[in-house]
Amino acid sequence: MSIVELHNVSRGYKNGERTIYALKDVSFSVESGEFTVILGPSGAGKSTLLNILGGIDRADDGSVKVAGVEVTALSEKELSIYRAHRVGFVFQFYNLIPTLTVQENVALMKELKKEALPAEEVLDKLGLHGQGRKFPGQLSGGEQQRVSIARAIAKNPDILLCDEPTGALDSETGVMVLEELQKLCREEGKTTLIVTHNASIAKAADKVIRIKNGEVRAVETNDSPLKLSEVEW
Ligand SMILES: Nc1ncnc2c1ncn2[C@@H]1O[C@H](COP(=O)(O)OP(=O)(O)OP(=O)(O)O)[C@@H](O)[C@H]1O
Repeated sequence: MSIVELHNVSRGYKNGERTIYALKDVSFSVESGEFTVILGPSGAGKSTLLNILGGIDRADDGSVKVAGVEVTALSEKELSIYRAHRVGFVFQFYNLIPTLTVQENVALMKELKKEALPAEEVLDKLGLHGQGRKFPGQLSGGEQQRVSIARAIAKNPDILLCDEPTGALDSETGVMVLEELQKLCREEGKTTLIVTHNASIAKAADKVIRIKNGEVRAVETNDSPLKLSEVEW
């Protein structure tokens, strides 16, 4: 079953008289539980695409369906609930609140969605047992990114959207974070979309969406994806 369906999605930005299209007629679908990688050079439109899927930005044209919800038809208030309840976000620079402990950062999700999972439970799942009382600044980059993944999955979202999740990490730590994401996807069937520059990860993905200049150039499905530990980096 497709959990994500995009049809002819466009998003342009006005630059004087001209409109620059970050996305042009983008169409693809993602099946439930797929580990999907969105690859493309800088400026290709990857972040714009993820932001539209996550309800942070709006498409000008086209249809965006996530878990049965037509996102383009939502009011501002509905979009806010959509972001809070259905989407887990992981960003390049973690975006943790530095004055809250690790546990408090994750527990904050209860304010957005009352059914959010207990912070300790998701922190344990991400291998962060016993780290809850620390502040983000007392953790390594890789650990902070695992906290941000714990925060994202605490909401038990329909989709997990990760924008360059390894961009601020050294390659070894980056691979460990990706392994964590792949494990969650495999073990919990969590549909995961990862934006990256790193083409090596393609071999570990169920689906690879290649975009350039705002257009989908290829959608590849991989029948026998490798484990991330088997990928040569
Ligand atoms: N708010 C905005 N206003 C004007 N132009 C924008 C805006 N956001 C994005 N763009 C333009 O849209 C295009 C796609 O940007 P986007 O950030 O989606 O690319 P990207 O593939 O994520 O790039 P990177 O890998 O460098 O982050 C770029 O040309 C960018 O300058």
